[in-house]
Amino acid sequence: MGCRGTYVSLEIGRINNERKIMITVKNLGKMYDDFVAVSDLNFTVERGETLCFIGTSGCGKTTTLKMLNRLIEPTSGEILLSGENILQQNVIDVRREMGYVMQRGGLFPHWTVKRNIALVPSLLGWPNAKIQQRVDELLDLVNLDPGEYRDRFPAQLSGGQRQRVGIARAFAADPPVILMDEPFSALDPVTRKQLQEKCIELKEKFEKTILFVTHDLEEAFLLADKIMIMDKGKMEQYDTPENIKNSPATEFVEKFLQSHE
Ligand SMILES: Nc1ncnc2c1ncn2[C@@H]1O[C@H](COP(=O)(O)OP(=O)(O)OP(=O)(O)O)[C@@H](O)[C@H]1O
Repeated sequence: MGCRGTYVSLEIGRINNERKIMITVKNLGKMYDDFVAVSDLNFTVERGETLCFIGTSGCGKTTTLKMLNRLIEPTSGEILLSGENILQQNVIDVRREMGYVMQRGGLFPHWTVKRNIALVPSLLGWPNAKIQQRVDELLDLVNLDPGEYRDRFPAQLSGGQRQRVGIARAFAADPPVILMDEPFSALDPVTRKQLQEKCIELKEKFEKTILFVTHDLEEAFLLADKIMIMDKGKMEQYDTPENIKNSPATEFVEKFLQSHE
């Protein structure tokens, strides 16, 4: 292959690679007055990957997740979603691209299941019939019988059912990215396992890019394609579960793994 052929194939490789990258974070930081909550994060996430953030309490996991959909505004750095800088976009447009699952579901208590799930489609002005159809489809997807559950209020659901509704709500308008902040932490081990499996099933079926905060290393190893281990607002290691297990990058990571054995 001549020089030009090599150049063209390298260029095609670069473009294909860029297409695969869903999120690029550059020098991201958050300060509260003098306190550094998150400092100088740099990473990329490919389309369809699951990234788990894990680390000591207060290390900046939730702050990082919330900066990604601008629930918290960064003090420095850039966040690119499919190559576009989200800090220069309308916040509503950014949130439309990223479903968000909170701890304990985060459902509006005075809204029915149906209205909770329909939140984003309603904001987007979908016709009523399409919303009703989507709500039922999503309830089916998370294994809740629509006839039985769509008109209930969150207080009439178990913790696991509330989380299922929270997941359905995040998927409602079919966003490419789903952010999850310790979504299963308050659940019993059996329900937790069921929802972890559901999460894997949905991710594979719909090719979602998922960013996930957890305290549970076992959960991170189960769900993640990449794990970011953080301490005091900084990234200690960002790698595949395999590489983290076999080659801890820092003394902190080594101790962190040992403390979870
Ligand atoms: N509004 C705020 N003002 C000042 N400091 C804050 C604020 N929000 C968070 N912090 C601090 O920033 C740091 C990171 O918080 P963050 O919630 O991101 O931690 P985390 O890793 O998610 O912790 P946990 O695992 O305990 O939930 C903490 O030390 C926290 O006290």
